[in-house]
Amino acid sequence: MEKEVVSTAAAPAAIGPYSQAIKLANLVFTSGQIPLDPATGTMIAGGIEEQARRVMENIKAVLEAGGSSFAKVVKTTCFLKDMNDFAKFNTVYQEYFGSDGAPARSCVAVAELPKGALCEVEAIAYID
Ligand SMILES: C=C(N)C(=O)O
Repeated sequence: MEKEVVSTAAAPAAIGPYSQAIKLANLVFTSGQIPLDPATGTMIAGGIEEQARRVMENIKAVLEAGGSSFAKVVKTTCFLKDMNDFAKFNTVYQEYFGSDGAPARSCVAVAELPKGALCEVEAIAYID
């Protein structure tokens, strides 16, 4: 079995030694996305809602580059800088996944995220 690197200009370039995603068989494993503008590689302006939306758009672009989509996500991991942002983050997250049949998820607060981000999301999805 061969792994395949996923790379797209529609999502931010990696800021460290990782790939945007890796495909293995019919699965896509995305790296964590932070709210970087894909065009500039810089952090977007705004609070948790704007950042969450940018993160989800970045994840969408990586999934699509890997031949998958939000509809095929089975698991996400969400990292928040501040658990007080949980409700606002969930509101944006739900716009993308809905609540019926939403993927399995873990959501944790962490001490710090790269580039001072307020949130980061990674996903595992299938391809059919
Ligand atoms: C942004 C990342 N996914 C990282 O630094 O690993």
